[in-house]
Amino acid sequence: MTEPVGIRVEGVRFGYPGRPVLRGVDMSVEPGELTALIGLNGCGKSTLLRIAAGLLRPDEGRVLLGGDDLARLSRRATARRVALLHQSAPAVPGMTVRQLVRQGRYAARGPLGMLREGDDPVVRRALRDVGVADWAERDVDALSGGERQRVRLAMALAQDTRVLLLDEPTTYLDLHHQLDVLQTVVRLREERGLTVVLVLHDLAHAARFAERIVALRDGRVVADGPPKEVVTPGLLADVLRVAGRVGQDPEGGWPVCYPDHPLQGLANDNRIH
Ligand SMILES: Nc1ncnc2c1ncn2[C@@H]1O[C@H](COP(=O)(O)OP(=O)(O)OP(=O)(O)O)[C@@H](O)[C@H]1O
Repeated sequence: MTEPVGIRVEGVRFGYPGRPVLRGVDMSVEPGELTALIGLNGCGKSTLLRIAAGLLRPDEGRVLLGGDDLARLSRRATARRVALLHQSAPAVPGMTVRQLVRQGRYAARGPLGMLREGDDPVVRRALRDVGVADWAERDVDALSGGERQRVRLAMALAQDTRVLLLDEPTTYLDLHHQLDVLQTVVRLREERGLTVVLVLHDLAHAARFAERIVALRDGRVVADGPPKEVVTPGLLADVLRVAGRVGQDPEGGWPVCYPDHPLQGLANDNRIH
């Protein structure tokens, strides 16, 4: 197993035209840590992951992967270090699951765009990791939303990077497969020394599976720490705009939330400019 790699986000500011999103984000993820990123819709979680994956350049600040400044790395060098599962992975009509997952190997391609020897085992392993090997020859178009989501995860794993950024990896999944995917991520993190950041809307999952929770609001990090310290009624109110109680799982010890009702005033509070 290779040494895990840490991520440092330093003073990152970013906006889309007319829409400031990140207003000075500092976040440090230790090598091998599993961090959950939480916050309201539109607060900038996906944008932050895209910046950490090198797909967007920050207007200010920088991202370091294992000490390397992303701004100094080529597209291919970045793709060898960090993989992003995002919500809109491309699928060409008629593409099979195996073909889509092979797209995750693009960072390893040689100068002529050919897959190098040894790539297929990585693709096969990625298909197995998320339990989709039996569908390898199926058309991606013919998969359900949840099935496609697992294939997207396999595609990210096929990139075979030490840093994995997962944007809502449990979207579309039934409860069985949500837990299955999260446990798979935990297992792979341990087995392969991965550093993982995942965006989760389900605070129960974040509290149970993550070692660390980072909460975004108004374009800044407003809470950062282990679930037991961070998950409080104040976090529910201030970050997720719900009133609720927080207890503790009697067996696992992790925080358990009992959300009650949405708090008013979201439209104003979520407006950051
Ligand atoms: N390509 C884009 N062009 C312009 N604005 C964008 C673009 N992508 C996102 N935005 C805006 O930037 C803000 C942050 O979006 P982002 O997708 O990062 O939020 P998020 O926290 O991931 O939201 P969600 O929980 O809904 O997925 C939103 O207001 C969104 O409308």
